[in-house]
Amino acid sequence: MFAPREDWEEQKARFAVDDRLRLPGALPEALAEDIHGLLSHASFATMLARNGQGVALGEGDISSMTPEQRTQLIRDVYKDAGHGSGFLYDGHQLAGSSDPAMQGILARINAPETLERVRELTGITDITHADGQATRYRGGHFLTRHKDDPGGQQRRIAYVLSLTKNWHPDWGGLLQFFENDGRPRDAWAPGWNILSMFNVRHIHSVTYVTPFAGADRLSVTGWFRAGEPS
Ligand SMILES: O=C(O)CCC(=O)C(=O)O
Ligand SMILES: [Fe+2]
Repeated sequence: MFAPREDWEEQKARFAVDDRLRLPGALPEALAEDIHGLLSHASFATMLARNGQGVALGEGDISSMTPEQRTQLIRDVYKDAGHGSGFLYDGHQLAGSSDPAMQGILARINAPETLERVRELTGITDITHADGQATRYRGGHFLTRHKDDPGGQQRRIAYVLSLTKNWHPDWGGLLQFFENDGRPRDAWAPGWNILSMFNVRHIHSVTYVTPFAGADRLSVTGWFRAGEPS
């Protein structure tokens, strides 16, 4: 999956500093364009947290709601988010997608040479596979501060393949990192063909995408994991 490059040793050293790496020019340009094309035309469900529960709502689910139900839904999402736990974005799970081309993206990420490169880069030798979903953040979308290490899933490295052209940082949607005590650290803006990878111990969020965002924030995101695919 990766574009050929000469600087893998340097990237490995950069990852080792803080178990994080932002890799520009990650994919061959034509592949990045292909995946971008798929994401631009894909169908998405609305992923949200309501009363502490993750929910995926299809287009039909939302259009069959009354305006009052929709208002209540957003109120519920904001209630959780206001307490520091919530999300709202468009997602499309790649595994089991009804679109074989979307499944094909996951197959590329799971190509043996890609996984070998990630093991080499991160020094995490027990990575066996990756899961993945396409995500689209539009105005009003967000993902509050969290860590990606629920028990039992053997997640090792979180990845975000950012496929967003001409993003203005004022539009939000920043991948924001935090100290363990909640103080904000640095933030990585969406960009074109950039693969962000970080150890799941890092606390992070996706900041609120402003109503005046002039583009969709498109990514393929998931985790490199150990163990058997589930
Ligand atoms: O889209 C991103 O930048 C990060 C997504 C994320 O943190 C997650 O899905 O857990
Ligand atoms: Fe995350």
